[in-house]
Amino acid sequence: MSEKLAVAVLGAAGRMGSEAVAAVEAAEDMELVAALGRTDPLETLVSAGARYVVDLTVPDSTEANVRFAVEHGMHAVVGTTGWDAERLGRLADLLETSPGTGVLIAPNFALGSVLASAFAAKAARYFESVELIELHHPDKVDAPSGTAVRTAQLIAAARAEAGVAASPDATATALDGARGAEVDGVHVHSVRLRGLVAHQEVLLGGPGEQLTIRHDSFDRASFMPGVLLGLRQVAGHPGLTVGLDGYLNLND
Ligand SMILES: NC(=O)C1=CN([C@@H]2O[C@H](COP(=O)(O)OP(=O)(O)OC[C@H]3O[C@@H](n4cnc5c(N)ncnc54)[C@H](OP(=O)(O)O)[C@@H]3O)[C@@H](O)[C@H]2O)C=CC1
Ligand SMILES: O=C(O)C1=N[C@H](C(=O)O)C[C@H](O)C1
Repeated sequence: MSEKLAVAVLGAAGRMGSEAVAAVEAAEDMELVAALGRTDPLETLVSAGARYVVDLTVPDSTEANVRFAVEHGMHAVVGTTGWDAERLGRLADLLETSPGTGVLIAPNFALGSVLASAFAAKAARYFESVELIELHHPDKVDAPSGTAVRTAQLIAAARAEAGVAASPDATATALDGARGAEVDGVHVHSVRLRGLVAHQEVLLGGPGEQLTIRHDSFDRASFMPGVLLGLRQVAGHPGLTVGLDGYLNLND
């Protein structure tokens, strides 16, 4: 067997991080060399010999973590939310100074979710109206979810390319938030409810019909095949990749 991937997990005590630690430990082709929390120094990544970093922390920490990894030639697989266009731009610039290094920013690691977003983008040009509902556990700190933002962006880009008009909406008066957040012109509604994990519905409406594309993560185990896939492929994709779909041949 070839050399094992030396992997460090950041955010290791968190809901996702603890799952990732277990998944990496169980993977025969990987070795967990570090599992860090908020108070652990990033220099530990270097002394532990990490070549791959999984970031599952918080939006406030993730950019500094990933910059440190790239500056030290480590590949990074990132599930943390908060990567807006400005942050992505800075990261792309940094990666130009480290041409052999790969970073995957994956708003969602669940393969079903990635497929659902791709299907929604494909369908979006054929329907007059489209809105999103994302539903998560109430301990989530950001809204809308990173997955919803990404899905809305993909939908908006597909509709723009096809020349589809904005979804009709006659709302003339509304309470603040009643129509949700707008991401690239797509309305996104966020539900936070005890008992939920991570769920999303894309509602597509046309005269007399509706198509609903729904994905449910009932357990964080759903994210782990994508985390491992990302780790196995990130070195083969130098530079910045946004979305696990970048590693899947969805058009085959
Ligand atoms: N891409 C995907 O498929 C998925 C992405 N996510 C995203 O992953 C992120 C984590 O989610 P979740 O696990 O639920 O959140 P948690 O709050 O459970 O975990 C985050 C962990 O990161 C730790 N942390 C904070 N800052 C640092 C730091 N600088 N270095 C190391 N560890 C740090 C926190 O420690 P402390 O508690 O001490 O602050 C906490 O243990 C979120 O952005 C979430 O949206 C979640 C699920 C799936
Ligand atoms: O915080 C979560 O739980 C999740 N975060 C990611 C997001 O914001 O899209 C992925 C998944 O939805 C779970």
